[in-house]
Amino acid sequence: MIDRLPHEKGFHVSWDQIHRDARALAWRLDGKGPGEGGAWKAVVGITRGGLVPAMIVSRELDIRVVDTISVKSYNHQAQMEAVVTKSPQTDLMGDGTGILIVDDLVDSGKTLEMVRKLYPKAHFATVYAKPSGRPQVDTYITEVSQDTWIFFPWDMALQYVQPFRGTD
Ligand SMILES: O=P(O)(O)OC[C@H]1O[C@H](OP(=O)(O)OP(=O)(O)O)[C@H](O)[C@@H]1O
Ligand code: HPA
Ligand SMILES: [Mg+2]
Repeated sequence: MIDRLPHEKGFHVSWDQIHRDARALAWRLDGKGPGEGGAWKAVVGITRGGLVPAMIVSRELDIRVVDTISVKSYNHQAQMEAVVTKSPQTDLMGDGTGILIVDDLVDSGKTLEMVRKLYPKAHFATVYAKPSGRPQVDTYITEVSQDTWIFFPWDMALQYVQPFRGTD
């Protein structure tokens, strides 16, 4: 995982916003598949962050075949290496033709790069994208700068904040 500490900026995403942005992603992908009438064969979510947008996209596009791929990033002597720890169904995937592979975001692009090697004909879609990862993604909704850390609602909690004008 990339360290969030050196990032200059934070982009805080609420449940409402990820829902809206994932819907926008679905609408952009609607009818763009290689099947009859632009149909997609299946949605594959990259665990874990990709499962939320994968669910929303499959719901919007009425795609009932949904699978998952798990990718773990290991840091060996500062060289990031991504390894698949759970594969989607082999007979479903083939070379990826007609498969919509969904993740919450692309950052360095390492995760998508390794999945793309396995399924070169798949379509890769993320809700958010940073510049370094953009070449790896076919469709995305919102771009943020490389020095921005995206905070997702499943990693956050509501908490008290001091008023702007403090009282003592
Ligand atoms: O483009 P990259 O630099 O590879 O980074 C993007 C990936 O990193 C995050 O997942 P993470 O590996 O932290 O796991 P998680 O989804 O289980 O939280 C995010 O959900 C993407 O999958
Ligand atoms: O900006 C980010 N936010 C959350 N998880 C991430 N994993 C890589 N980059 C990010
Ligand atoms: Mg992830």
